[in-house]
Amino acid sequence: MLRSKAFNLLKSIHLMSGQPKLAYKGIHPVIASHGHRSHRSVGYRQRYKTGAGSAGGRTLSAPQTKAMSEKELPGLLILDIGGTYGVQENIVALLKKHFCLITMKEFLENKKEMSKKIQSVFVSECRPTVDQELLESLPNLKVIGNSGVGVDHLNLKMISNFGVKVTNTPHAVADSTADIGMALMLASARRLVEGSQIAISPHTKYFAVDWLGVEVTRATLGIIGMGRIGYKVAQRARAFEMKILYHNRKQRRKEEEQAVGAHYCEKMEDLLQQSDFVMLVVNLTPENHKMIGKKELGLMKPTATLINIGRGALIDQDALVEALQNNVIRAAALDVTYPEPLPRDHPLLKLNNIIITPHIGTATVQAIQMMAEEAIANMLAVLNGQPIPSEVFPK
Ligand SMILES: O=CC(=O)O
Repeated sequence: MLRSKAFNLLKSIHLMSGQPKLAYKGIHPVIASHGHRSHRSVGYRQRYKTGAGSAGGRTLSAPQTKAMSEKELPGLLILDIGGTYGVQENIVALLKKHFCLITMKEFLENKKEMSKKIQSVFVSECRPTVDQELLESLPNLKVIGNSGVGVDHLNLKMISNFGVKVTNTPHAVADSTADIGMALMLASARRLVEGSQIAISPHTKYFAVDWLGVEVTRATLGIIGMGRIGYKVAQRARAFEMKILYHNRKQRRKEEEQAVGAHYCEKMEDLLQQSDFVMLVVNLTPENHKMIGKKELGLMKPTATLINIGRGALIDQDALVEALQNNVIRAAALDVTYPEPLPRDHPLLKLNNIIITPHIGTATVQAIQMMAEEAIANMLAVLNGQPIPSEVFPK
């Protein structure tokens, strides 16, 4: 999934004078003037490397945006603005520079007219999805721009049967998601949430804990999924002098291995048996659904911690409840569950050897901005008939 030098492709994105500026390393923004106003398009010249080394680069040429008034801009359907599933205001402003935005409410109120205009749909990760009914009512739809890397909420085969492309944002999410993996590992190891509760409790008279944490430094980290995010985790883990093991189901990553001093475990079982921390960093597919179940948990050390920053359904949650209740493993730290949120009476919520965060891997000011930029670049590339930076294909 992840390649090393290409990891550095997307470096930073800034808004200058209210105009988006792509400032990724290796992606040069193309500024298109649009009559009375200067409009910065998400055109770019991007050099892709196919591996951690320098070999295999290819150059993609920039999609150009023609001068257009707001109404002439391609129609983009967004689910909503603000609220739980909505797009944030600053991202709305960014999208508006390139698209004529149509909210779901506007679409439903005036389906006949709006359906002809809509050429793209902007989808936030794991939010209510694009179904057959919607696809049938959008005859001019060309692309679904997913803001996020995981596309398990989209039926890729069905979408492709409508001749619609799907894109995602693997570069933009990598740092923030790797950070949340490290944050969960450290928080669980040092029992930060419990510690915080003691520190802020009105009943606390003096500071003393009757438990101890474990150290991350020099421990063994097993990364399941050495892709773009997994590699970023490994880079961070190096700074903690961790021994890094990894398992990829399909492909060994020799260059990344060497770059971070990681050891490849051909069998996931070996990684599970040896690791102090096991981190799941894979996309959800039909093949890896519940890949960590009773048997796998049983292989882990009783002192080990399971961290999940992929998708909730990678873990058999009933088996995890049992393992945590019976101290088969030390603890779990999950940024993702199935479903999200868990029902309030779910047994996982009653345990004290678990940390659960509400799927906040990419919930940073920077990541949200970069994801929107990457999604815009993808969608414009499709609409302009240019090479698409990050297209996702049905298996
Ligand atoms: O969950 C986050 C993503 O899919 O990018």
